[in-house]
Amino acid sequence: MSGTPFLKMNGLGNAILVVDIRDQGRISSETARHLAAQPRTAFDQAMVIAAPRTPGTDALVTIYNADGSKAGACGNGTRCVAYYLGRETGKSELLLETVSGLLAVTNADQEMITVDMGKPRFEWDQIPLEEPFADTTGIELQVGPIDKPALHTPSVVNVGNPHAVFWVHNDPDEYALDRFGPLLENHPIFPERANISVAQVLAPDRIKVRVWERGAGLTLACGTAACAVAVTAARKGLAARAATIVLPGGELQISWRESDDHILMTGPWELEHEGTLDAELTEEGAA
Ligand SMILES: N[C@H](CCC[C@H](N)C(=O)O)C(=O)O
Repeated sequence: MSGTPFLKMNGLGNAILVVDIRDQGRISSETARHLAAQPRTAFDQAMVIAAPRTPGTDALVTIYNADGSKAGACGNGTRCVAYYLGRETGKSELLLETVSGLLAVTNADQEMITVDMGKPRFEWDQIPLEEPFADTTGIELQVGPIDKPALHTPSVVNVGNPHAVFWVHNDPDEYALDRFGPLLENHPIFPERANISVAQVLAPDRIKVRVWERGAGLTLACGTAACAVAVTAARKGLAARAATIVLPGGELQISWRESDDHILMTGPWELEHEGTLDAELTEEGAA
């Protein structure tokens, strides 16, 4: 087969393009932006699979947002990569490497895949924030009128990428995230920008979330945001360490393991179509 293999997939409606460049091909930020704009390959995130760099790992994965920027982690995309490599190798356990570290996958051959997303980081300079905050369970930040802020005092965390979680009592659907999202994503307090969530605790083990993603905008689901919401809720005492996160595209199970502080994310994947990138990767295509 010639050309660079790709799979158009989604995780709970979060549009994922898996691209396999182990044999040939190369994806730059410009190419990623170009692919995101083509109907056949449109994505929120592209997961680019290269040959393993570290012994014992199965692949090196580079993650692009639709705007061509790189991301350190993508939960929904990781399950899609796991499906593809599990299908190829028949292995149910995989170890994937990203710029943010190693991700252990279990049940790669199943309909529900579990990814060990590693440990959350809560220090202000790990998020990162522009200035020191001792307490990152709620930082000084708000949008809306000063006397009645619509969204304020978010919890912040890095789960391989930066997240801010705004807690609300009303339905997250009532908030104009399309308007506030871009302002908050690009707020100077976040030198590397941030993914922005609005979260409503429905029960101690169930939280409803909408997400404005850094570099991609409103998406139907975001796996790392689900992790960010679950751990910050547990840290604030709003929820248990295991919770169902309800996103517009469906549900993810998140469990923050006590023994080693790791976050486990379990959810589905869906394959839409697959093929090879030919025209898309020619110089004209990528221009
Ligand atoms: N959709 C993703 C997150 C993509 C990362 C991203 N938007 C960023 O950190 O720049 C997920 O399922 O976790």
